[in-house]
Amino acid sequence: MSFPDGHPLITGPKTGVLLVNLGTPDGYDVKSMRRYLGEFLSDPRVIEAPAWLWKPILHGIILNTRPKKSGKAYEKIWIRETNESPLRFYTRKQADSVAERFKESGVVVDWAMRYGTPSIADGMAALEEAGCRKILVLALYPQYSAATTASVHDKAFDYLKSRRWQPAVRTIDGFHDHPDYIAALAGSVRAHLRDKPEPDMILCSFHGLPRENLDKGDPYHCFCQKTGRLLAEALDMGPERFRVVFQSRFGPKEWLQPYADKTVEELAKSGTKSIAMISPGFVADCVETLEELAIGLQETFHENGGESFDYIPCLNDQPAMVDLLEGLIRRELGGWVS
Ligand SMILES: C=CC1=C(C)c2cc3[nH]c(cc4nc(cc5[nH]c(cc1n2)c(C)c5CCC(=O)O)C(CCC(=O)O)=C4C)c(C)c3C=C
Ligand SMILES: [Fe+2]
Ligand SMILES: [Fe+2]
Repeated sequence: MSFPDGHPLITGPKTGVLLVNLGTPDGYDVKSMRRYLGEFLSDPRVIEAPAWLWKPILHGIILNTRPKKSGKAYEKIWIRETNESPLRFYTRKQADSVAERFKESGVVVDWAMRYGTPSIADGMAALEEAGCRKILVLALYPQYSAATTASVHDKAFDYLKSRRWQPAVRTIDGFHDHPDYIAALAGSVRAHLRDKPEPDMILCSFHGLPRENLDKGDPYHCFCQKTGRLLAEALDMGPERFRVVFQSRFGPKEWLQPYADKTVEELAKSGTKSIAMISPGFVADCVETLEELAIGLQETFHENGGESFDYIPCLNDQPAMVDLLEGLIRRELGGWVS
């Protein structure tokens, strides 16, 4: 087909999928950490305080102290071979595996990060350049929250604001109770604990959120509880052996309770000898799971008298995770792709 000179490019009507996770620094040096944390913590979906109050705290205190401290945490879990964080490593692997499943149907699959690189705008632009006129944005958070899922969607729609000829866009608001997700988690727990003595307690740890977000109507807390309940049922475990906790508190305010660190300490002090920890809110291992749980809380448990601590990895690029993503995408592309 030929167009008159200067005519905008008219591309083929393909369908694209953009997998998006939270984001991660490009390096664990202070400069990269500051850039990443600066972008992350300037998002009003993450910090809901008024800008006049928050900006001086962020630029005057947090960005002068946290980059160094958090950089040390990232350094412990950095993947040297590919020089990237685990979150980026596993997100790319997930996208590659999902792309393989859609090769036949011509669906283009790419990935992006809400903060840092590759950006959502670059990911959307790449899909458009590949000829996609229909795009599914899949935020990789099983439990919807405004701080995560809505923020991804905001950013995708910000990109659309810059487009004269916008593609059609769909989003997906979570999958906290999807049967394949629960089955994948249960399978992962069973596989990890096979051939090991049964732990006294399984702690199911979700990233926290300020308590006031729940009071304002954010459903995240309820979705975490539901995932926890369904997983406990799938494992046939009662509350005496399975508990939901919340990790990664940030700032001085109250966050969702019970806190993971306090619970681990109390369990160890009151005689629990073995625990296994799973973190179903993260579909890919990251600093919050590998450093905070697998290293930090393991130390807390042992320091307080616990004996055996087992960290169960995230679903990452396990086949069950790829199956789950493929199924979600096929469902959400209904009417777009046969
Ligand atoms: C899975 C859901 C997540 C929710 C909900 C969430 C809320 C939330 N997070 C912060 C502050 C920080 N989070 C940080 C890291 C981080 N957070 C998530 C996911 C959720 N956050 C992930 C997957 C990661 C890891 C990224 C990686 O590169 O591995 C960090 C950075 C690390 C650190 O400095 O501790 C901060 C800061 C807030 C304030 C918040 C809710 C309002
Ligand atoms: Fe976070
Ligand atoms: Fe953390």
